[in-house]
This record gives sequence, structure tokens and C-alpha cells, in this order.
Amino acid sequence: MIEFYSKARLPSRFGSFEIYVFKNDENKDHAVIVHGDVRGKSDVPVRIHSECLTGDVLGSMRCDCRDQLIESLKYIGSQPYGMLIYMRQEGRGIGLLNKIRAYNLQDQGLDTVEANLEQGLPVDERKYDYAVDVIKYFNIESIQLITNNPEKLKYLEEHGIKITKRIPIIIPPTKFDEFYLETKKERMGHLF
Ligand SMILES: Nc1nc2c(ncn2[C@@H]2O[C@H](COP(=O)(O)OP(=O)(O)OP(=O)(O)O)[C@@H](O)[C@H]2O)c(=O)[nH]1
Ligand SMILES: [Zn+2]
Repeated sequence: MIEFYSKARLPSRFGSFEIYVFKNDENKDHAVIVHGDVRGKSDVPVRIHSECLTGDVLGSMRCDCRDQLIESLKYIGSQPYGMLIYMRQEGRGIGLLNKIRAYNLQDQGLDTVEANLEQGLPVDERKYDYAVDVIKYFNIESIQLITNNPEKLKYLEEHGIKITKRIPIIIPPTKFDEFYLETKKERMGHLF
């Protein structure tokens, strides 16, 4: 369950948004960045973005998160309406410390999947139930999901969200993240 707490205007370089804050049962606050009036609408472009401190904020090139975040906000800001749900699920849900431990193992040659398993952690611990709650909070009829991740599509559809379209979000690989992106494709089934 999520609960709405507050909202405010959020003018940004990507357009004129509003930011809503919801809290969940674990008392984590999730930010939802909304462009235009999404209430009751169909075909709403939605990005469900998982927190990545190293990429989103610090500009790490080990992953494509920051570019995905920027491209999504640019796209949503250019459309009549849309929203980005920023979920506090750092490191695919294992938290910052465990993600950095996983990076340490990757520096020794493991891939992203093996590095989680080596620590006795699940490959992907994320839950999307709060995202489902947010979409339902706005009474949205149907969405266009911005993602390459088939698990997100499956989870939302199984939980009553109508997805009329998938919008791919492909960031060209660099020498720093090509192995990471290859692993997402080969081992996690991402649709590149
Ligand atoms: N455990 C772990 N998490 C990582 C690693 N690299 C990035 N992340 C986290 O992965 C999350 C982003 O997930 P991705 O797998 O890149 O993409 P996605 O959200 O599943 O799929 P898209 O919707 O297509 O972007 C963020 O929470 C990052 O912090 C890593 O090497 N290990
Ligand atoms: Zn990242």
C-alpha cells in the first residue's frame, strides 16, 4: 500500500512538472514526477525508474541508468501528459552497500548476476506493487511503458494495469557498460 503525502510544482530543464510524494508500508518515500493532467487518461507514457545513486546522481558509466532517466524525462516532458515513478529500490532492491559489494566482485570478473548470487542475494529483489498503486491512484485507464525489461511488463499486466504499448529505451553501449548491458540482454532477458 502507498499513501499520498504531498505535492508541489517542479519546473525542470525537461519541462514543467509536478512532484508527488507517496510513502509505502516500509516508510520509504517514492517520488512521482507528473507532466500534464494524467488523471483518467489512456495511453499515458510511464517510466518506472529504479534508484541508482551512482548513475543517476554521480554520473557513473558502469550502467545506463542516468541516460535512461534523462531520456525518459525529456520524452515525458515533450508529451501532453506522462509520469515518471522514481522507486527507492537502489541496486535492484539490495541497497547501496550490497550493490557496491557486487561492483567489487564485478571488478574481479563476475557479471552482475553472479555478483548478487555470490553474496547470497537474489538477482533482482525489486517489487513493482507500489508502482501499480500509483497508477491506480491517478485512475489511469492505460499506459505506454518506457522499458526494455519484460519482468516489469509482466508484473504490471498481471496486476491489472493495461499496457497499450512498450516504448523501448535503448542507450548505445560504451566500453564501460557494454558487458553490463550484454548481461542484461543474455541473462535477464532484456529486449534490446
Ligand atoms: N545489484 C545490482 N544492481 C545494479 C547494478 N547495476 C545497476 N543496478 C541497479 O539496477 C537498477 C536499474 O535496473 P536495470 O536493470 O538497469 O533496468 P530496469 O529498470 O530493470 O529495466 P529498464 O526499464 O529497461 O531500464 C537500479 O536500481 C540500479 O541501482 C549491478 O551491477 N548490480
Ligand atoms: Zn545504474
